[in-house]
Amino acid sequence: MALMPVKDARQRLLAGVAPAEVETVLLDQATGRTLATDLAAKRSQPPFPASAMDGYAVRAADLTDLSATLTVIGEASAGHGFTGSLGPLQAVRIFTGAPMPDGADTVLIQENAERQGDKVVALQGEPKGRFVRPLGLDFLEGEVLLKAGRLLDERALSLAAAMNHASVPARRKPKIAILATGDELVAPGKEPGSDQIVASNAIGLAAIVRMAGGEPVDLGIAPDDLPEIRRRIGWASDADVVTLLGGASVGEHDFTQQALVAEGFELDFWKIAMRPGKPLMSGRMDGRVALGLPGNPVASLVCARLFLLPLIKTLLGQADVEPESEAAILGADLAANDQREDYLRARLERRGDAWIAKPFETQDSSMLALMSAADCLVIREAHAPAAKAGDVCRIIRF
Ligand SMILES: Nc1nc2c(c(=O)[nH]1)N[C@H]1C(S)=C(S)[C@@H](COP(=O)(O)OP(=O)(O)OC[C@H]3O[C@@H](n4cnc5c(N)ncnc54)[C@H](O)[C@@H]3O)O[C@H]1N2
Ligand code: MOO
Repeated sequence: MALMPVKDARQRLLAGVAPAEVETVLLDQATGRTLATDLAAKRSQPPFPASAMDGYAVRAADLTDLSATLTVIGEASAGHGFTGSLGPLQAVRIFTGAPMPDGADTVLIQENAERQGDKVVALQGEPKGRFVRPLGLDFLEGEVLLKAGRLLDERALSLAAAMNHASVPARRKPKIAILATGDELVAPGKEPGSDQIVASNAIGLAAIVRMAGGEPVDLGIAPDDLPEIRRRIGWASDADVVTLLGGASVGEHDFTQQALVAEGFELDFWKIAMRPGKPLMSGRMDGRVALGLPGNPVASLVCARLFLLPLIKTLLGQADVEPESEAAILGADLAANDQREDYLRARLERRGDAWIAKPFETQDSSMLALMSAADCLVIREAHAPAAKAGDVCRIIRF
C-alpha cells in the first residue's frame, strides 16, 4: 500500500482547524502569546516634535552668522517642556527627549556650542530640523503596526506598550494533552524493572508545546491496556489536541488507534511516507484533533516538529505554520532514498559562507543522544537519487 506523503498528511491534519478563542492578556503576561486581532496605535510617537540630543533649541536661521550671540531663556528636559516661545537670537537649553519649544526648529548639540552665563555661541551652523524628531516619526495614532497572528516577542510587546495598550487580545493557549503508553515505561527518576525503560517522549513533547505557546496537559503513563488508555483519553475532554505516544504501530500491544476510535475519534490517516515517523496517525472529533505519535523517541520528536508544531501554530492563528527549511551543502555521500521522506539527524559546520550538513552515520530512531547532538535535520525526498558530498540539500534547523 502506498504511504501518504508527508505534505499531504500535514495538509489533512491542518485542514479546517480553527484558531482558539480570544482572551485579553496583560502585557507582562503576554510573552510568547499570539496576537488575535490587528493592533492600532492609540497615540502618536513621539507625540510632539522632540529633541534627539542634549544641547540648545534654536532657530537654524540664527546660526548663519557665527558671530551672533544667542540668549538662553529657559530649559526643556524630558517630561518638562519649556512653556514659553522662542524668538530671534534666543535659545533654550534642551535635553534628549524634551519637547521642542515653540519657535525653535533645530538643536545645536552642546559639543558645538560655547556657553557663557546666559549666552551661547554656535561653533558651526546647522541645517533646519537637525536633531529634531518630528511628531509621529516612529508612528502615528491609528496606524496598524501589529498584525493578527504576530508572535508577541520583546519587540512586539515593547511596541504595543508604546502604542499605549496595557493589554492585548491574544489567542487562548491551546491545550495539548499528552499520554504516554507502554507497559515498559516508568517516569524519569523512578527505578525501572528489569524489562523496563524510562519514559522520555512526554517530556520532550511538553517542551515543544510550551515553546510553541501551548499548554501541555499531562495524562501520565498508561499501560498497554485498552480500557486504561480510553479512561485517560476521557480525562482530556477539554483539550484541543490529544496526543498519544507509542502504540501506533501494528503490534498486538498497539492500542492507540482502537482507543481513539472507541472514544469517538474518527480516524483520518494512519501511516505516512516518512522516516522516522511511519506509524503517525490522526483523528478528529467535533473539531478536536487526535495525534498518535510513534513510540521511538526520535520519531516522536521529529513528528512533533513536523506535525504538532504546525498544528499549534494554526490553533494560535499564526500565518506561516509550515516547517521552515533552508539550503545547505551536504557533507557526506548518501544512497538513493526509498518511498519514505527521510529526516536525517545531522551536524552543521560553517565553511566560509556555506553551511555544511553532515548526517550521522547511524540514524536509528531510538537514539536520543544523537538527536540531541544534531544541529539540524537533512530532508531527503522520497525516491531521491543518490547524492554526493558537496550537493545542495535542504535542512530544518533545531
Ligand atoms: N512490523 C512492523 N513493526 C514496526 C513497524 C512496522 O511498520 N512494521 N514500524 C516501526 C516504526 S517505524 C516505529 S516508529 C515503531 C513505532 O511503534 P509504536 O508507535 O507502536 O511504538 P511502541 O512500539 O510503543 O514503542 C516503540 C519504541 O519506543 C519506545 N517508547 C515508547 N514510548 C516511549 C516513551 N514515552 N518514551 C521513551 N520510549 C518510548 C518503546 O519502548 C519501544 O522501544 O514501530 C516499529 N515497528
Ligand atoms: O519511523 Mo520509525 O519512526 O522508523 O522509528
